[in-house]
This record gives sequence, C-alpha cells and structure tokens, in this order.
Amino acid sequence: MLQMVSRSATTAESRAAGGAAVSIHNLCKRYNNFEAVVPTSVEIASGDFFAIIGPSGSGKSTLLGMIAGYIDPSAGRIVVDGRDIVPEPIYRRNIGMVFQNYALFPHLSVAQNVAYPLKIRGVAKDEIAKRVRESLAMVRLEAFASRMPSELSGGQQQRIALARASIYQPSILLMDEPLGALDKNLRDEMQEEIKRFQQELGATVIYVTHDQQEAAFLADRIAIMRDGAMTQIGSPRSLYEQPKSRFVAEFLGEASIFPVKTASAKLADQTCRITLEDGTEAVIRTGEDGGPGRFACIRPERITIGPKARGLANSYTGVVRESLYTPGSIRYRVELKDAGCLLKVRALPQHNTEVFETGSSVDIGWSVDDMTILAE
Ligand SMILES: Nc1ncnc2c1ncn2[C@@H]1O[C@H](COP(=O)(O)OP(=O)(O)OP(=O)(O)O)[C@@H](O)[C@H]1O
Repeated sequence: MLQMVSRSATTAESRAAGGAAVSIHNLCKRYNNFEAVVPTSVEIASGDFFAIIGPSGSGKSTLLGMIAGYIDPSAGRIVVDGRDIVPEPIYRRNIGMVFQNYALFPHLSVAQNVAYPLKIRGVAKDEIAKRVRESLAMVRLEAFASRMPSELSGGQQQRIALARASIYQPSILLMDEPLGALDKNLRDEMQEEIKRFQQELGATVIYVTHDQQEAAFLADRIAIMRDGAMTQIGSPRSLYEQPKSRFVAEFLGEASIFPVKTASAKLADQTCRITLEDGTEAVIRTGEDGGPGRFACIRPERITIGPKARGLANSYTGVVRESLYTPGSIRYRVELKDAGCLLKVRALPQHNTEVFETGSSVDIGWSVDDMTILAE
C-alpha cells in the first residue's frame, strides 16, 4: 500500500499541471422566457474542489455544461487563468469531464480508451504508451489495460473514465454525478479514490452531485443551487453551522425549524429572548435577531436529552414521541410539554448511554449558541 502511494505521488509530481483559477461573471442561461441559470458570479481558486448541490432542476448541469462548452451561455463570461473561454470550442478549453454514465467506448480496450484523448491530439505512440501506464497507475488499474469495458465493474469503469479525463493533464476537471450509478458501498470507496486522485492531479474540480454527504466529504467549498441561483456558498462546515436561509438549513442535514413570533430587546449579556409561534420561549445569542418572518433553527445533535439538560440556558421537559436506535446514533422526536413543538434529537450512543423509550418523559435543552435564526 505504502509503495503504491509513493509511486503514485512521484507520477503525480511529474504530471501535475496544477489547477486553473475559474472566475464566473454574470453567467446565465435562458430558454425562451425561462432562466435555467440566473446571472451568476463566483470565484473558484486554483486547485479548489468546488461542489455544486441542489434539488433536481435547479440548474447544476446547465452551469457545468456552460463551463464545459456544450451549452452556450445567454450572457456572461467564464475566465480561466485570465482568459475568457466562452468563445472557445470544447476541445480548446483543456477541461476534463467525467459523467454518470461512464461513456467508455465499448469497442476499445481500457488502454485504448485512456489513450484516446492523446491520440486525437496527435501525441507520439511511445509517449502515449508511457502516459497510459501512468494514468492507469493513478487509478490503480495497471493490470486491466487489455480488458474491454464490458469486463469491468461499475467502479472500475468510472476509474477508467477518470484516467481518460485526466490523461491530457487538464487544469479543470468537471464531474456531473460521477458516482450516481454506483451502489452505496462503492460510492463511499470511490469518494476516497476521487479525493486522492484530485490531490495527486492538482486540478481544479467542479463537481455536481445530489448527495450532500458526498459534497461535504469531497469539497473545499459547496454552492447550493435553487431555481437557477447559488443561494449560499461556503465550506461544508459554514453551510451546516451558519445557514442563511431555511432552504439551506433543510437541504444540508437535518434541523428542527420553527417560525418566530416575537423577539425581545437585547438582554445585558448579548442574548435575547424569542417566542416561537407555538408559545415556546428560548434565549439565543443576538446577532441576527429573530422577529416575525424569521425562523429559529436547531440541529439535532445540538440538543441535550436527559438530566444534563437541566442546567442549560434553554431547559424544558418533553415526551419522547419516537425513539430509534440506528448504527452510530440514537434518534428521537421529542414533543415539548405545553407547547406541542416537536424536536428532532440525535444522541451519540456511548458506553452506558441511556436510551429513552417512546412515551417517556425527559429533560431536554440547549445553550444560547445552539439555536440560530434564519430568513425564509
Ligand atoms: N434544452 C432545454 N430547454 C428548456 N429547458 C431546459 C433545457 N435544458 C434544461 N432545461 C431546464 O433547465 C432547468 C435546469 O436544468 P438542469 O439540468 O441544469 O438541472 P439540474 O439541477 O442539473 O437537475 P438534475 O439534478 O435533475 O440533473 C430545468 O428546469 C430544466 O427543465
């Protein structure tokens, strides 16, 4: 294993072309009166792993297609290392692409598939053979050079697609749901593989996925798309911990979200008291003060359940309405007494952790920093 890593690293050193910086300025796509992508601007740094997530139809693939060059933008610029690539045809853009359907040429062997981009660029035979060997080593499939695509598993085919997309050392790699066709275990394995691969290649990656966990695992930054617009861009952590809207909070991970009815003036200790629509009162850290039209949000793992909740700034009693033990976590739904508000709670099962059964009364609470305020 160690030997393989060090050999790949050497290979990468000799190949790494480095990633390109990508600046997108007011890029948009209209189909008649419909804006599939509204004017969008974003800076992607060289070597960044940038993921785009969002519901179906939110414009992810359209944006990627404009960068790749197979969809013409209605307006806007895509500046790569200082050069606007919008007027350039696909083959001049030096962009590698990997898509969900592996799209390997079925009648060509693995080696011939990987060699293809170099062959059409007129690279000499010896050089092609050497680079095919290097590329296959990077995806750990040297032994498969003479196989046909039909003789490979789904994961192996996708690794060959990666090798083929990167053999001409593109400075940008675009991936649209590359693991979409694979089962869960293989997806997990391939995520590790893609991460390692990108680090070795040094390319800037723009990666479209439906899967928020996948995006969080792979990406330095994530853009969340909705109705053709990037609603929020940030690190996986900042998006999860400081979502700006209800949409982002619900799209990325689980949350309990309640409309805010009133908010008090600031209290002396930089906190304020809010009242939720069902009458529940909570003390939160001030900053983005919640008033009518705002929402209070709390993540399930931020809630303490059991006797330890008693000393917290927000402390209540409730009834467990649902209790589910799953590998790695215990999930509850707890209804606050006298309020009816239902909270999602996730506890970490440790040695001797008490599991509360459905119907039991429990203490439940959170600190002033755990509840955040969101806009619609
Ligand atoms: N050629 C077209 N003509 C008209 N509308 C289109 C065309 N291509 C895409 N659209 C629309 O543009 C919107 C964005 O599509 P896009 O494929 O970018 O979404 P997506 O976020 O990638 O969705 P998914 O996750 O389902 O692949 C959708 O509403 C789609 O119907």
